[in-house]
Amino acid sequence: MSVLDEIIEGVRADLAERQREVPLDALKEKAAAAPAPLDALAALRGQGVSVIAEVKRSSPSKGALAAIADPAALARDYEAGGAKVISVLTERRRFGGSLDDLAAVRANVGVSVLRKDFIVTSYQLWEARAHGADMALLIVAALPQDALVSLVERAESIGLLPLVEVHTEEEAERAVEAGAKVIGVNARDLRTLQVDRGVFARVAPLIPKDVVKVAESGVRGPHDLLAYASSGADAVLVGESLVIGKDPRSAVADLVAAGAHPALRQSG
Ligand SMILES: O=P(O)(O)OC[C@@H](O)[C@@H](O)c1c[nH]c2ccccc12
Repeated sequence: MSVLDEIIEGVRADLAERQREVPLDALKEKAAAAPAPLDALAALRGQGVSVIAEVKRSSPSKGALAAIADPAALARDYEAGGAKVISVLTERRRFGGSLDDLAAVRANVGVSVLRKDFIVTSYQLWEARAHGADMALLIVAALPQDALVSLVERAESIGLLPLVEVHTEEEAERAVEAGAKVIGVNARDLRTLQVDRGVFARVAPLIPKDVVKVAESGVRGPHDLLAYASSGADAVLVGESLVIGKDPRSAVADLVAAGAHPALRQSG
């Protein structure tokens, strides 16, 4: 069994428990009362390379990364540094996240918020919206094509912008086929946890020009952002290097500054 399969098994068990506690109708009512979704697509399409900064306590590859006692305070630092979207890991078993983290971040920032989890049913999309998310991650490797297509449609109908994650050329074709407006290319293979920063440059050419391209994982600093930018990234998604650093606000600000004029910086 791959790491991805193992994670999804745990996600399904936790999900079954939540579904017993909160019926779908109650969740839909909560979603209706949530603040209206922000236009994350416009934010990501803004000038330069956008930074998506992630609230991430642990990872299956590294274990504990940072305690993060106050995820809302970290998210405020990210926003102050210029992040366009805050990603909040809500998976509990391997990443140490929760829907409470998502709600706390939503209540404390004015930028778009992404629910980062292993979404396999529309119930999780309603949960995302009910806790104030504007975006939700859909991982192609975790979903058969018919499920991917229906979750993309359902997310949009709920007011969530899906970030559709791929790791291979074939998955990129499936994401495009499913109508994704934002596609993330994860440098990390979720089946082996290996990071290969070269994946973005290989996969990005298969993604149409009008689709927002996000380079995910492995960004250690401005140098990696610029490398991704030169391969066509419109945004980068950064977790580990921000949560382990001393000053997340200035780390984000450094990335944002590097992404502000990528063309200039590449030639200079
Ligand atoms: O911590 P990093 O290497 O900066 O990576 C962030 C993000 O890309 C990573 O957390 C991630 C990308 N896709 C995922 C899917 C599920 C869980 C986590 C992820």
